[in-house]
Amino acid sequence: MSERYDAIVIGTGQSGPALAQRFDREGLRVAVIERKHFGGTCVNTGCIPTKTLVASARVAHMARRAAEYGVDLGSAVTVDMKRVKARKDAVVALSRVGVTDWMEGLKNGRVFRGHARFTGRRTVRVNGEELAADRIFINVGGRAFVPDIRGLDTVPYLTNSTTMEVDALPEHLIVIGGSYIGLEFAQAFRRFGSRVTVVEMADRLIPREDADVSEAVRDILQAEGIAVRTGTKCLSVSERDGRIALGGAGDGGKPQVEGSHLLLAVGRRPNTDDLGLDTAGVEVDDNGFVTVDDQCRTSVDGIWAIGDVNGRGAFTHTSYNDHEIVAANIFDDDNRRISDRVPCYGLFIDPPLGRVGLTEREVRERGIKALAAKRMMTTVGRARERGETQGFMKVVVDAGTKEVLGAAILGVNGDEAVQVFLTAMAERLPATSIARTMHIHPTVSEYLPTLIGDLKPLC
Ligand SMILES: Cc1cc2nc3c(=O)[nH]c(=O)nc-3n(C[C@H](O)[C@H](O)[C@H](O)COP(=O)(O)OP(=O)(O)OC[C@H]3O[C@@H](n4cnc5c(N)ncnc54)[C@H](O)[C@@H]3O)c2cc1C
Ligand SMILES: NC(=O)c1ccc[n+]([C@@H]2O[C@H](COP(=O)([O-])OP(=O)(O)OC[C@H]3O[C@@H](n4cnc5c(N)ncnc54)[C@H](O)[C@@H]3O)[C@@H](O)[C@H]2O)c1
Repeated sequence: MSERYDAIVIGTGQSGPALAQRFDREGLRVAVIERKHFGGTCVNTGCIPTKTLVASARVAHMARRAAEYGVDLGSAVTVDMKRVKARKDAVVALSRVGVTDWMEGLKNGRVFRGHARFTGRRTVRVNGEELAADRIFINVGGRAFVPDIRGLDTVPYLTNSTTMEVDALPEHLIVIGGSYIGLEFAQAFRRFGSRVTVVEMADRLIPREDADVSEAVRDILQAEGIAVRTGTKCLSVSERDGRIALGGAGDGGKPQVEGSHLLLAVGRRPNTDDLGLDTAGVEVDDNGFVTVDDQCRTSVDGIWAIGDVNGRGAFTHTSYNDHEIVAANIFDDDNRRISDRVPCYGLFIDPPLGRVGLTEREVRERGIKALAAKRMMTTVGRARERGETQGFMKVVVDAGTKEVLGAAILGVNGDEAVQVFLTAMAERLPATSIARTMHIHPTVSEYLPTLIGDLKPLC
């Protein structure tokens, strides 16, 4: 006999808990199932711990630069990785306990700690118990992708999850993958004191971005002593005298890289292979992501997929937004959709990259008649005061409607300042609405009206 609920939430990532709370507030019975740590990737092995490490790394970096600001520290800067990890663990614990208490405190909820698996279209088994509900939400997220590289089973390697357990400084960290995960870790470990080499198979770092963004990011990282090998696909790894050696193709046949530690940062895979989705009849795509419509509904009526698992976003904010879309449609008679959202994200190297909307390349590829402007951070007062003038800001605007199509700010506070564009984009306001708005001095955002004033046809 199965136990009946109004809703079952599988996984406590960045959308499941908020949706469970909404059911609870509506006075409906909800079962919440989590097989590992409450809060999922973001809280335990993703955003929060990486940004905590990035914060420690920034302190080390700025301490080394202290004399430039007229501050004497008296001795060489050293980093105690055990204390760095302890600080990270404490910050993670706050959030993990917060989510756990939140779910356990639901008035109409029951928490199950175990692996959930579908046994039918309306039923799920966990710890030998069968639960039934007419509404089931899949928020199972993903895990690090481990590629089929020759010899990988013969050497130790790190992923974003196991890197969280590192409490001693790697002598030489090799990072495979020069995108979000790879670059955030690469810079943090370099600042902690490791030698770092990034190996990226594309011809430039963060290949989704515009070439000028990739180039500037490479300059920032190389200036800190990070070795960058682009156009180099890692094809094999092997152990050589207790060290890890990479065999690659590309980069003009340069010698192989050899290091003490290896970090895989080559993308993520959805946690759908052990969920019994075929039993329920839920369709997945070729990469295992659950296929959903514009409102997160799967191919089976009464089953939704929210967060990274639906392949429609890979960020904490896209996962949270999925919950808002689903809740609005179920409870509020509000027809919210995935396609309503303006794409946005940050790359949290230091200085960070903030990105909204289309890249310049995408605008060109779509043949949109556009205006563009670019301003170097060396001209921004806030950046000069802080002695952090790397990077630039740029914006692309539709030549006809003057709506903002996309923007990038690589530079100090770029992750915050770029969000000035978001509301204008969501509300389809012309860029002149930003240009005519008074901004606070001295900030990075106050330069956005000047940037917009510089718009010229995109050739
Ligand atoms: C290193 C790293 C850094 C990141 N930094 C950022 C960042 O700065 N900003 C940003 O926006 N995004 C970042 N992300 C991405 C972000 O972490 C994810 O997009 C976000 O966590 C959304 O995940 P989710 O809601 O889909 O599920 P997840 O957070 O992945 O949670 C899924 C949960 O489901 C559980 N689960 C899985 N299968 C089952 C099952 N069968 N039964 C029961 N429970 C199950 C898992 O244990 C897990 O707790 C980062 C990711 C990584 C890896
Ligand atoms: N700041 C953030 O918001 C943030 C931070 C970290 C992670 N994330 C999320 O995590 C997801 C995964 O990030 P990621 O950086 O692991 O994946 P990714 O897909 O963004 O990048 C993987 C990189 O590895 C390269 N690569 C793949 N195989 C290779 C090989 N054999 N040799 C050399 N290079 C190889 C690819 O060309 C690519 O540039 C992202 O999609 C993102 O949504 C977000």
